[in-house]
Amino acid sequence: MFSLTDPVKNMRAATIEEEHQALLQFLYLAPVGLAQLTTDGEIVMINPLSAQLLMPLSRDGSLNNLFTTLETVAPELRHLCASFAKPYGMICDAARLPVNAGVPGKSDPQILSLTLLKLDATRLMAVLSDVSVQVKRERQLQQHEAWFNAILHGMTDYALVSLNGEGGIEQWNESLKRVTGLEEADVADRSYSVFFPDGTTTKDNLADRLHEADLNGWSLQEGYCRRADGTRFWASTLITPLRLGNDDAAHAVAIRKDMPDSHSYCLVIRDIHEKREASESRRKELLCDHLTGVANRRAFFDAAELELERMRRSPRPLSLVLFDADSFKSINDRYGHPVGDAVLRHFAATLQETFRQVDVVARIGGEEFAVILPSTDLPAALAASERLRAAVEDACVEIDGVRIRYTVSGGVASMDADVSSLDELIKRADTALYDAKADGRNCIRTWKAGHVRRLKMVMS
Ligand SMILES: Nc1nc2c(ncn2[C@@H]2O[C@H](COP(=O)(O)OP(=O)(O)OP(=O)(O)O)[C@@H](O)[C@H]2O)c(=O)[nH]1
Repeated sequence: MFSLTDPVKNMRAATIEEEHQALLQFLYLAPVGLAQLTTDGEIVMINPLSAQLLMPLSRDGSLNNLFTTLETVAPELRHLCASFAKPYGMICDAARLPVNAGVPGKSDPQILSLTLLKLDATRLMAVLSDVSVQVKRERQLQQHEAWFNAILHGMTDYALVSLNGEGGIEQWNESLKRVTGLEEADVADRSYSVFFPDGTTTKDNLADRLHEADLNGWSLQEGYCRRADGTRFWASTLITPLRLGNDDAAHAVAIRKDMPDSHSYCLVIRDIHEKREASESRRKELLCDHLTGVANRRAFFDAAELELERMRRSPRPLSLVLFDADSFKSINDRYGHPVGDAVLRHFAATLQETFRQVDVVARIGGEEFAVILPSTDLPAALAASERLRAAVEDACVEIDGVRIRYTVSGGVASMDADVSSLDELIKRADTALYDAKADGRNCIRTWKAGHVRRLKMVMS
């Protein structure tokens, strides 16, 4: 009521009126359902969202009393309020009320959340919201967790490891110890390289597998894995990216726009030495040279193309060395073909001993071998090739009581911006090998611009 005589009173009354209007507007627009009640549940004031949420529960289409409206889903509510002795406070906090059970395959159950506050001796405030989506998500998470736990602990032959985006080990199941013998202290916060014997992986090579898992959905390899005691076993290792489901991804993006992408992987290690024995002969037949046991031409070209592809995707050095036994014809002529074969086997074994396991040693011609050296630049490839040459020179091969010494020559080339294909890289290494032969044999030469020479059997 405005007073004609007291302007201060008038101003205060206007302010109160404005605040009242603002409060009503807030109640009207609030993104949660709000209702003011008497302690008997009579609804004194209700905002539109509350009315919308409660209407499906009303039997006669009216919303006069909250306790009556919620009788079917929360029959204890009236008693709960009546027995709340404190002068004010929270009567119930986010109680979940099942509005309807949904239709399997058609609609989800609808769940309301109700918080009831006692404001004073005569007034209650109800806060209502629809939490159906949140409840659904929670249930999905629980199901996923149960499913994951069943896999994690039920599969005793499979070591399961979760990796972060850089290949760091984050979690593992109990089977890891059974399969590898490795304990927490051996793996926690380490790179997943700990699962492989020394020399069988490089930093690039480990990153490649993660990239390939992203590109193809998985990366599967068979090869040696390492046990805690240093012994090795033949295993299959499967890496798959762990992706959030579409709904979850959208949700995660919506709430965590500021966070970097939390990329992770699952690594599954399985001891398959028995399977390996069964498939070994077939694998050898397809990919190994029958005389020396190293990779054959087909395996060489496959491996070289793969390395080139990896290098193009994520640039890093790559070298190739071609080796050729010197004057091998004279060994054959002097000691006979079988002795020549034994020398070739010795040559192959020395190559495998000298180079790393990530390097691919292949026999690509009669007495000619190739080695692919991933993540290796020209000086490092030259140094390794020189070690090989010296090892052969120093060795004395004894075959059927005959002691034979022999030497080898090598040509080294590395990928650079001017080399666009595997053929060109091979041509360069072959030119360098020719230089080594021309320089008197038993030496290693690197490719130099301007040298052009033979295109022997490697290209055929
Ligand atoms: N024992 C044996 N000899 C082989 C095999 N494949 C190729 N050869 C021989 O290797 C010899 C290669 O001779 P050349 O190409 O003339 O070369 P080289 O005598 O090694 O002379 P440089 O390469 O110039 O040092 C030939 O006598 C082939 O018969 C094989 O599988 N076993």
